[in-house]
Amino acid sequence: MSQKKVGLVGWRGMVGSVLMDRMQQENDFAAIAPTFFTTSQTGQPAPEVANKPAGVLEDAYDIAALSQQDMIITCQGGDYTKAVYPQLRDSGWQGYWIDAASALRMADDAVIVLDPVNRAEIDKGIAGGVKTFVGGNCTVSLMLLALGGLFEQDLIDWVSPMTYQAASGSGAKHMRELINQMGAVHQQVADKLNDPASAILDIDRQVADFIRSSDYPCDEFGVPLAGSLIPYIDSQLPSGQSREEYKAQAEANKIMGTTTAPIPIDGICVRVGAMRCHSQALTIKLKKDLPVAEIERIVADHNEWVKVVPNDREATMQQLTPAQVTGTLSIPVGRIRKLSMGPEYISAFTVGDQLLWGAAEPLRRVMNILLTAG
Ligand SMILES: NC(=O)C1=CN([C@@H]2O[C@H](COP(=O)(O)OP(=O)(O)OC[C@H]3O[C@@H](n4cnc5c(N)ncnc54)[C@H](OP(=O)(O)O)[C@@H]3O)[C@@H](O)[C@H]2O)C=CC1
Ligand SMILES: N[C@@H](CC(=O)OP(=O)(O)O)C(=O)O
Repeated sequence: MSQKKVGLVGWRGMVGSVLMDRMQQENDFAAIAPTFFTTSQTGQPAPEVANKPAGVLEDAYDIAALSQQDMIITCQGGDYTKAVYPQLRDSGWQGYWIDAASALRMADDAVIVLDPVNRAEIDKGIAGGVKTFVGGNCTVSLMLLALGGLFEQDLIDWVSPMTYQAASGSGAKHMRELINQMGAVHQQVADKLNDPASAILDIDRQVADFIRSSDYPCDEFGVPLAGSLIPYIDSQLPSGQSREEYKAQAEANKIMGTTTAPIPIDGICVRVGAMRCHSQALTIKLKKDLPVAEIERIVADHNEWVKVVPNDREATMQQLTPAQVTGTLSIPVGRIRKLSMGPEYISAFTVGDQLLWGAAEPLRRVMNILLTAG
């Protein structure tokens, strides 16, 4: 039987590169006939994968070339999706479209994919003829993987996630800028730092002056991140929420198939100086009073990536940090304890790599699900 033709768009960007790495690690390319597309390098050599003839890059705006594909996976971004997807569907193309961008997520004919949480929704979509599968927002996917057991058993009344989101969520240039900011701050006071006799308040004043000055490099973020934080992510909405905050409830309930009686999920999203792991402090109101040990068991049993970290200082400091989780598929959840508001109120803290489970991993997994669905 001939292999399915899969077109890859956006494969050399940051999300796309993480996707390519994972597909190579898992030998996904052995099962498909890939074609690589580009918006800027048509005709240049395509990457060689799984010892297949590489060929050349095709034009990602060529509707006829895209139409040859059984499936298209794009990490190119929302502008590309908005420009190409309607033309491709209008041309009569019936293939599967798998997308990292948010543009189509809330469309009625699209399923948001996170198969450890919503395999049943994905299967229902495939059986019902859905052809468009979109990865969820990173904070939403990471929260659902962390709390999947509690959601699955309908134990959650509401959740308030307060996020600590990494620079990578804004893109590659922002990650570079964060590092430049760190270096620039250090450079300002390097001499004084090397002098044990220098006064810390002098150092602090000099750092603060620099962070507020026009010499501080912040063209991408617009305001300082290193040495500061930014309590607003994405655009402003009339509700008072940022768009990132709006996505929590809207996308999570769509993913779980609970839109008719949505679970309230709302909090404040904050950009911090981490590189590529998003963290979230969660306040959860349970529907009933459960012992912490049982909550931990339910959380831990949900999927193979979630890992309960005991609410213990040393374990938390060693295991529940972006530094520890970065570059892995692990979803640690810790700081689970009862809050003083009452026995149904619990806290939790979770960390996840926003480029892996937050972006690339759900895409390659749904590709494989669709390949086996025929
Ligand atoms: N960053 C994130 O956290 C997340 C992003 N997404 C979605 O994915 C989209 C893409 O994000 P991201 O991967 O961060 O975007 P990038 O800016 O890293 O890549 C986007 C495209 O830029 C082009 N490009 C131009 N110059 C270069 C270069 N020097 N190196 C690599 N690529 C280059 C490539 O297209 P070409 O080869 O055609 O020139 C590439 O596919 C976003 O717009 C968003 O919709 C989704 C979830 C998370
Ligand atoms: N907005 C996310 C990253 C992202 O790309 O989200 P979305 O896929 O929902 O646009 C962040 O800044 O951390």
